[in-house]
Amino acid sequence: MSYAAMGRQSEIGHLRLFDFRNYELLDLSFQKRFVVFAGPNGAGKTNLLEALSLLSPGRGLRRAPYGEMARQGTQSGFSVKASVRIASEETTVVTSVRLDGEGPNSRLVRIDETQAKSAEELLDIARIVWLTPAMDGLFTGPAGDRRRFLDRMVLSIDPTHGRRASDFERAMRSRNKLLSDNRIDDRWLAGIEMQMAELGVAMAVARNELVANLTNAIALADPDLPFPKAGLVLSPGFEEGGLDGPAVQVEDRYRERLARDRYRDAGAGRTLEGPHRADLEVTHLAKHMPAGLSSTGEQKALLVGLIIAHARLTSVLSGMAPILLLDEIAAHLDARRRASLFDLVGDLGGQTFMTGTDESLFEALGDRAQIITIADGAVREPREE
Ligand SMILES: Nc1ncnc2c1ncn2[C@@H]1O[C@H](COP(=O)(O)OP(=O)(O)OP(=O)(O)O)[C@@H](O)[C@H]1O
Repeated sequence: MSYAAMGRQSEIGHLRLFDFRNYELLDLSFQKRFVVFAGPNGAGKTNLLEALSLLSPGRGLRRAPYGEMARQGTQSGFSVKASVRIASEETTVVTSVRLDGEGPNSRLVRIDETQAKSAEELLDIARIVWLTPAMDGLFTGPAGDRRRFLDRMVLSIDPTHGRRASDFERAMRSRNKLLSDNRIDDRWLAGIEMQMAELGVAMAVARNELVANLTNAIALADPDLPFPKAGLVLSPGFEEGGLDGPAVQVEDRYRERLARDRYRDAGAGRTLEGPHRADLEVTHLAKHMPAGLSSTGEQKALLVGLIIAHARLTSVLSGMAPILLLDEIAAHLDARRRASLFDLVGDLGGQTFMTGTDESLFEALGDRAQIITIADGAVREPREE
């Protein structure tokens, strides 16, 4: 079944980079739903995916500072411009960063001729999901990486999640600062803690909902697929009662504990309870084993299964088939898994960009793919297979 029919589908038709990473000026046109960037190590393949990832909120798939993304030696910053077709209408998105004497500042996002009020507006244009080799250690690495992974998954379904999370962070930083300055001002702190409780519980509820929906999506997936099913358990980061009960009660309990624990938190130098302490526990369902104990290949396959389930969920819930950016995906999968991945992704109905050093790994795509060959930061004419 194709999910494309369920809603709006965005496709990037054209990409123009200016002073971005190792590209001084680059123009690319995409004609097919599968696009493969092929070329040797260091050619600039991941840089292209990173540029595409900037068409979504946040700092892109490397989470790099903007100053690092501007081509070395340039003084003026960079720009990434894309033409996106949405339901047969053409929209132009420009995301740019100007570097000046003050250092790299925030980026400007323009959609058609209008400057976006916030980067979240990009979610009206496209939902972009990525999988990179840097995520290989997700199950064994720090909880913060899993929280970010979870939050990106929530964001691609619920565009308000990013604002909620950054407002919570800001409120928590103000509380930590007041406590570390020993300014136990009851009224001031109570206001901040009320805000933290509202935002923090809303964040936790949104994460919880995502995990529940994703669990259902995984349960519905074909058991014969070569990607093992993942079990997901969210520890929301709240003590005493967790997320039990109606949201207002959870908020009240959390707010009361924040007030009670001011001296403890002042001593620790940080807030010890809240959604910033959440973690996502992932298990290999068939093996009844924590994902972190699976082999490297199994972990990759679990991650692919999760991304596909999430992409499908995004299609169904947001009505937009996500654009997938899969960095060096083919090298880690055997031929059967590769062919299955291509079919699954094709079935999602969105556009998919992949990278690889070896073109032959994408043979199973046949004429479904546009292969673009890159060497030393230059791109050969895109050729159609
Ligand atoms: N700001 C920058 N200015 C100029 N060049 C840069 C900048 N940042 C990174 N590079 C260079 O871009 C080149 C391409 O990097 P990229 O990660 O895209 O390679 P890749 O083709 O994905 O390689 P691999 O197959 O090894 O992953 C690297 O040689 C890197 O040093």
